[in-house]
Amino acid sequence: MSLLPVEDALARILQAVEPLGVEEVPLSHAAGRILAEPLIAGRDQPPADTSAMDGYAVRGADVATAPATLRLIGTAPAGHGFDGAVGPGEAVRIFTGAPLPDGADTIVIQEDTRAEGDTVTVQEPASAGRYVRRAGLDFRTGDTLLEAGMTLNARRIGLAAAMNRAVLPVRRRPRVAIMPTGDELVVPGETPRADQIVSSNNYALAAFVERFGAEALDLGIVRDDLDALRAAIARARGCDILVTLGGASVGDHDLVQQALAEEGLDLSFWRIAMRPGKPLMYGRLGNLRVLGLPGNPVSSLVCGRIFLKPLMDALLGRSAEHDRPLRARLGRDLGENDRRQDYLRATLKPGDDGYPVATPYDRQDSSMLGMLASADCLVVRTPFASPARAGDLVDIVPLDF
Ligand SMILES: Nc1nc2c(c(=O)[nH]1)N[C@H]1C(S)=C(S)[C@@H](COP(=O)(O)OP(=O)(O)OC[C@H]3O[C@@H](n4cnc5c(N)ncnc54)[C@H](O)[C@@H]3O)O[C@H]1N2
Ligand code: MOO
Ligand SMILES: [Mg+2]
Repeated sequence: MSLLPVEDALARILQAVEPLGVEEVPLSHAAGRILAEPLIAGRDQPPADTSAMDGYAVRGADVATAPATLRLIGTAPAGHGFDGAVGPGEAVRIFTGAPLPDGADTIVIQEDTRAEGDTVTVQEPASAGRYVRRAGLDFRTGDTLLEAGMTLNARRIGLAAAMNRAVLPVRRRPRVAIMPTGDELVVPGETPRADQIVSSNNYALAAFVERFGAEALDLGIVRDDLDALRAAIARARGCDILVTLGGASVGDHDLVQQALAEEGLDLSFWRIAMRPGKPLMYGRLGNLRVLGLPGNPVSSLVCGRIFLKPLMDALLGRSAEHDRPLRARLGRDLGENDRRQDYLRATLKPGDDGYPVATPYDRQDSSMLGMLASADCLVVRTPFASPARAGDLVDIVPLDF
């Protein structure tokens, strides 16, 4: 039986994916969303020359030498600019954030002065232009400050607010229906019989989907029964992606693909050269993209990371700004690999030459969620890789979810 290589599977999934539509969100709901258009400054920041300190606005020529006694002609707190102009021998009391009065070009900090009645004596010489923030220091009208495809985070939301943008254009979040399947499954909190399993995959995948900026719709446990599966598939219509969990292999009770076929699935591929994740399936039901993940909990999540995340990213128009390839040094020897690309659960420790050290666990069974939860990364082993030695450089995928 031939198995599709991982890269080919990913290419087929990502073929002709266009970003979803644009919607507007207020700043308070923008965290984690993907910017749909570049944000261009429509103003200068700061809008005028402003004082960076509490002190006195003066003419630089008057304070080149000290002491210098100047006449106080007014006050400029932040938000209240001084209307007049500072002439030779004059000073305005000023506070951090206030606009620089006309005529003044320098701020003397108050620690370097002594005020007496309507005069102030500058006790230390100051260089012209000191402690003045020039208009446009931060950004200027017409500057492109944020690019389409960027993920909005605290820093970027702050910048957008400073640009005077109350609402931001973002991509609609993909709606991802999650369909756990299996006669053996019970929801967490029940008392399972000895032949039952607590369903974990749907909760893991829902958290995963939300973590990467999409919206999860858990369809609830579906029995290994064609009618039940078809009814659940029908409930996913209107979503962007349907992720089925389990029932993907060749067993008599693995009926997911048959149910999808009866609903009209246009199958793209089934079975890939990957471990974990061999029985992965992908196809389309009209506009609904259907990703069939294997039921083993580690397989579901690892395949989610390798295939579902890039698909969600493409629908979100997310730029690859943080997706640089990561490498580490192997913490132990590995034998040669077979025809499946392997994703080994591994711990990461700091190394002594700039690369971290990734040490794969001895056991790699795709049912072992405990190990996945404590791992830091996946070590990628290409098909038919020759034996590797401790210290060799390997590609890793961070487990940041
Ligand atoms: N004869 C063959 N058997 C199997 C093959 C094969 O090539 N030939 N492939 C194996 C591989 S690899 C995988 S992976 C699994 C995939 O199985 P399915 O996708 O059909 O998944 P199930 O049979 O439904 O379940 C597998 C396993 O996972 C547990 N499971 C399922 N759903 C959940 C859930 N929501 N939460 C927690 N655990 C879940 C289930 O109880 C099973 O233990 O097939 C191999 N077999
Ligand atoms: O590919 Mo399965 O995912 O080995 O366990
Ligand atoms: Mg099965």
